[in-house]
Amino acid sequence: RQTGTVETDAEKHDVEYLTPISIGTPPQNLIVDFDTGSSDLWVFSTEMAAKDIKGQAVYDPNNSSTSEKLQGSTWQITYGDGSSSSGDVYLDTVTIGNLTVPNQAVEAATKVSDEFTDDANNDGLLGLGFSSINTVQPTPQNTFFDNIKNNLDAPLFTADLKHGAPGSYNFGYIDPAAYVGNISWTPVDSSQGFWSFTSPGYAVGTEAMRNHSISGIADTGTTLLLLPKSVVKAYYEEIQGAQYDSNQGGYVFPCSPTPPDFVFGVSDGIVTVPGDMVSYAPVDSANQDCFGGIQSDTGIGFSIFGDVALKTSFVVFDAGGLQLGWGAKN
Ligand SMILES: O=C(NNC1=NCCC1)c1ccc(Br)cc1
Repeated sequence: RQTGTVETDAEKHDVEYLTPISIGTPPQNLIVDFDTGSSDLWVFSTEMAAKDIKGQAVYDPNNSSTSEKLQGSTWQITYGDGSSSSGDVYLDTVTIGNLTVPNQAVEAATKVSDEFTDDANNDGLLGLGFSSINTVQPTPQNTFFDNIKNNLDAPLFTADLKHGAPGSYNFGYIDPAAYVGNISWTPVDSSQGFWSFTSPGYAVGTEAMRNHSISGIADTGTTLLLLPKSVVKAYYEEIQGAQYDSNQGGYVFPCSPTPPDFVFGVSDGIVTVPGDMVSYAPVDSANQDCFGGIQSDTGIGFSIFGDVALKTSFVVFDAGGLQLGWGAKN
């Protein structure tokens, strides 16, 4: 971000994290949401109806000398928040930083739901989940990471998301300058296509850790930290005036004083979500109530360690060791 530009409300509350990529020849530059909770690389495209495009950059396969249509292939995806998109598929060159995959499946959207049309800043998604849940039919395609991981020094990537500031994704190496102390490692179960792990327990504020396993996924594409109802209830019981607000669809509480920290275990270590990151966003300019960054995972089947949890740490997604590493940020 250049100095002097105004921070948008979305940026103020870390709603999503967007990263530049290049597609095709000559390179077409788009800015997309890197999403460890899904495994499709799809982009706004010239194949969409004009009414569904509101400010986004689009991929034009006809303007790329290296694009090749994957005849007969289609895709359709629906995300956990109900948003969705669909389209057809091209193979083309994709570059992220100094890394290039020559024949990456680029899923060109023909249709997107309103959530995507109304998000002018986001030109698509780049899935960093496991390729087993890629939605391309009849033949599922590999993610960018799967296509490049054997050419990296190590088959891993790291996410260093920040609060109200640009973060970084690195591929193939762990930057020792990005974290302090030891990284806590925990095994990943990739059988559902996600970066799933089980936290052994949690604590509210300075209380003792409670032995309560929490199984969930590390999902950069989900904004909040979605946990079991019992855990969420125990957390908000510690905040004066906190209550479930059906209008807002979640727990709301007075923005001040700062709520207690939320701590969860990762193997032998702990991750602390500072209280000031839990008061996610004011519900309206009038009263001083805040929508909580910790909400219930009811109906999903497991918990989601979204950006509210991930931005506290330097996180290593290690496909070689099938493990997640959580380090304290430098
Ligand atoms: O959709 C998911 N993650 N990514 C994104 N959300 C919104 C746009 C991108 C998601 C993944 C797994 C589970 Br379980 C719940 C939600």
